[in-house]
Parts: sequence; C-alpha cells; structure tokens
Amino acid sequence: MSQHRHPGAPGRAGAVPALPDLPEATVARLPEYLRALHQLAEAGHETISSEGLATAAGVNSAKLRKDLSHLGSYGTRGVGYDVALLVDQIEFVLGLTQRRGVALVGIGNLGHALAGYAGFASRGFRVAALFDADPARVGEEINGLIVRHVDELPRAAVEESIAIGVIATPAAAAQRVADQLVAAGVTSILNFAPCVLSVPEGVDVRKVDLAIELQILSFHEHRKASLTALPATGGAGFTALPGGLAAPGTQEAVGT
Ligand SMILES: NC(=O)c1ccc[n+]([C@@H]2O[C@H](COP(=O)([O-])OP(=O)(O)OC[C@H]3O[C@@H](n4cnc5c(N)ncnc54)[C@H](O)[C@@H]3O)[C@@H](O)[C@H]2O)c1
Repeated sequence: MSQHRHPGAPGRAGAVPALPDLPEATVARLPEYLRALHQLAEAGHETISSEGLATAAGVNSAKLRKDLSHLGSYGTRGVGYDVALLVDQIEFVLGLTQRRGVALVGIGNLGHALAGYAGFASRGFRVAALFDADPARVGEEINGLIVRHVDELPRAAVEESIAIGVIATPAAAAQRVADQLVAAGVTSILNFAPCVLSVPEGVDVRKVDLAIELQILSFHEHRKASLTALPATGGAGFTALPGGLAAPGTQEAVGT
C-alpha cells in the first residue's frame, strides 16, 4: 500500500516513479478524478475511499483502483487515498504543474465563449492569445486580451509560449489554421470545427463535436423507443431498416 509523491513537489521522500505510459482510457479518466478530488478537498475531505472517489467521479471503483495503480497509488487500507497527495500525483502525470499557454483561433460565437470561459484558468491553463482573420474582429478586447490577426500567430506563439492551439473557425478554414499552428511549433490542437485535420506525426489532435454527442444520444433515444414501440414481427424476428440493415425484433431486443 503506497501513495508516493511525484519528484517535483516539495517535502517529498521515497521512490520516484518514472512518468508511466498510461492506457488512453485511463488518461481520459484522470481529469474526472482530479475534478472530483478538488471538489472533495473544497468540502474538507483529507482522505477518501476508492468507493467514495469512484462515486464522486462517476466511475466504477475497480476501474478507478486499476487506473490509480498505474500511477503507483494504492491508497492506505482502512484510510483510503490522501486527497491532496492524489491531486499532486494526477496533476504531475497530466503535466498540469505548469500553466500551459493556449491560443484560440477563430473568435466568432464559439471563440468568444471560450475566450471568456473561466474554467481554463481554474484547471491549469492560461489563455494567452486570440486570433482571427477578420479585420473587423482584430483589435477587439476580450478578458484583457486583444484579438490579433492570424498572420501574427508564428511570432505570438513563440512570445507567449503557446503549447495548445484551439481551432474555432469554420470547417473550411480549419486545416489551414492547423497548418499555421503546426508551422508555429504548436504540437497539440483542440479542434471544434466539424472536420478531420491532417497533421504531421508528433502532433496530437483532439476533436470536440457536440453534434456528434447529440447524435449518439439520439441513437439511444431511438433504440429505447424501438424497444417499446416496435410491433411484434412474428417469424423472422427482424425489422427492416433503410438500406437493407436489419434490426432485432422486439423479442430478441428485450432478451426474452
Ligand atoms: N464542437 C462543437 O461542439 C461546436 C459547437 C459550436 C460550433 N462549432 C464549430 O466551431 C466553429 C466556429 O463556430 P462559430 O459559431 O463560432 O462560427 P463564427 O462564424 O461565429 O466564427 C468563426 C470565426 O472564425 C474566423 N475565421 C475564419 N477563417 C479564419 C482563419 N483562416 N483564421 C482565423 N480565423 C478565421 C471568422 O472570422 C470568425 O470570427 C465552426 O466550425 C462550428 O461548426 C463547434
């Protein structure tokens, strides 16, 4: 049972694990644990059981224990995890011990909302530069930052130590903006535009598409409705779908 601190934090002693190569799904859950841990700390919790943390993070506790074991963190039997220590460990692994500079490109409806979003700063990021191609938008001040022309990106990326570029332009402009970010030395991109970007090896792209999330929810709505509303199909037990696909009939679908 151990919960070692990472090397960078003050007052640390004991073994120092190298930065582990984590499964992508674990990496995706670490921010959820971190959010839950911050809330627990704010509520005055100094320790938390794996079950308590799993509930707060909305995940299964066995999965959580396995995820945290990748960090060398097993908690203490009968006590659980030290909340402050686990925050330190997760922030270290996620590289949040330094405030990374973020550039937003495309300051339209979405870009304005992102530029004004306080959650970036509170979760360890520094929105350092705003860019747009429209001269009418250049010069506008949002949250103390002046919107610059996108042509200034290469110089500003160096001056502001930009680590992550966020694309909030129309899809038609997104690839060009991605190319500009990459040329400026940015190797992590968060893309809000509904398109696939082509980037060189070594550049990480993550895509956010709320419409896709809605479409997935729509599928579940559709499926729930089909389980209750499909007429009995008799012999074959399948209902034809557009394009020749077949859906299980009511009997199979409800598993009877
Ligand atoms: N991911 C999501 O969930 C989500 C949600 C809403 C919108 N979007 C997408 O985000 C993007 C922005 O949406 P919006 O409603 O803010 O659009 P918008 O038209 O209000 O803003 C786009 C901005 O990009 C700027 N722009 C265009 N070409 C540029 C270039 N080459 N370099 C720099 N800036 C450039 C425009 O001048 C404009 O200010 C769209 O692609 C939209 O589909 C995604």
